[in-house]
Amino acid sequence: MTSAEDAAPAIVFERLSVRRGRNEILEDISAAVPRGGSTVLVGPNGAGKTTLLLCLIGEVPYTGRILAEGRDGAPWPRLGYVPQQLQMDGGLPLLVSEFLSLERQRRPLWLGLKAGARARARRLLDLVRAGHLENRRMGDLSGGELRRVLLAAALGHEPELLVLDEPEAGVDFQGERLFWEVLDTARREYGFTQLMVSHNLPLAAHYATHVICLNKSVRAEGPPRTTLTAATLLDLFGVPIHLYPDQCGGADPACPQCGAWFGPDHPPSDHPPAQIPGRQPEGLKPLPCQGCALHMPAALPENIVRGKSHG
Ligand SMILES: Nc1ncnc2c1ncn2[C@@H]1O[C@H](COP(=O)(O)OP(=O)(O)OP(=O)(O)O)[C@@H](O)[C@H]1O
Repeated sequence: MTSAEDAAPAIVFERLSVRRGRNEILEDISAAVPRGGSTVLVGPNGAGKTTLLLCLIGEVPYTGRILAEGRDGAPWPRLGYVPQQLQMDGGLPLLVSEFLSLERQRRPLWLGLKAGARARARRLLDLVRAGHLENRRMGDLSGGELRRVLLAAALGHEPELLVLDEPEAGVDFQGERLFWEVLDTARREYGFTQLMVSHNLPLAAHYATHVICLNKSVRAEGPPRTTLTAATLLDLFGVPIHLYPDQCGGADPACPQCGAWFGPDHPPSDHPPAQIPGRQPEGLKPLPCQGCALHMPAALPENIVRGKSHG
């Protein structure tokens, strides 16, 4: 068990169901979101992940209960929300710093931002390593830049619970990796609880402290290493996915995902032996890891971490 697993729950879903007409979207969901942890919600398209988040933020009616701290009457955590999409008029003449100050600015924006508001916006942008975006127009931002700004806006609420719906979708791999890194650093620094939907299984395996596997009902829940197993992922997605090479065995003959043991006909002879822990099934040869959660490089290059990758 990780320390996040040991933590008291920030949120508990208790026998939650959602029905739209004849369509049962979520069935009898019981799951916990550990306080201070990074919980990632994974599952195929249409599994009900967004719907569960919308229940949590009060946008979709449900039966069952959602309990703060897992008990009746506990105070509801201050919420930050990063949506899956934000429809924005590309021609809107609104600067990033102004967008981040909208809620607090009482005087008209055309009079300019007060020094305090500008400093706050800069602080928030620095937090998501996007200080260089301060004077850019919202409508000019790339998808990855916009998502960083939305994260800055959510962090501006000083959330106790930060809810994110595929915030890194459509961002290139480096940008996505950076997004998770920024989020992880902010969570550790400010101690909020994070609940995020993501389709990036290797990054979820790398950064999550807790995982909920969802496909209408909860299929598995727990720390990523014991939850994102090949068997669970096969059940969820209908295809074999191996995130942890040492969990692949002779029963899983071909795993291009992590370079697990291949059948005798498959491995090209010029591959060097793999550094994969675990037992090598008799008659099968190892292949090197081709990029799994465990083999992800530990650090991002400095220029990317500092937010210079987008010019
Ligand atoms: N307002 C609605 N009325 C009827 N059905 C809906 C409504 N909203 C969502 N659904 C259905 O509920 C199911 C779950 O949708 P949801 O958006 O929660 O899935 P998801 O897991 O977030 O999917 P994705 O990974 O594609 O974003 C889908 O089949 C969807 O069509």
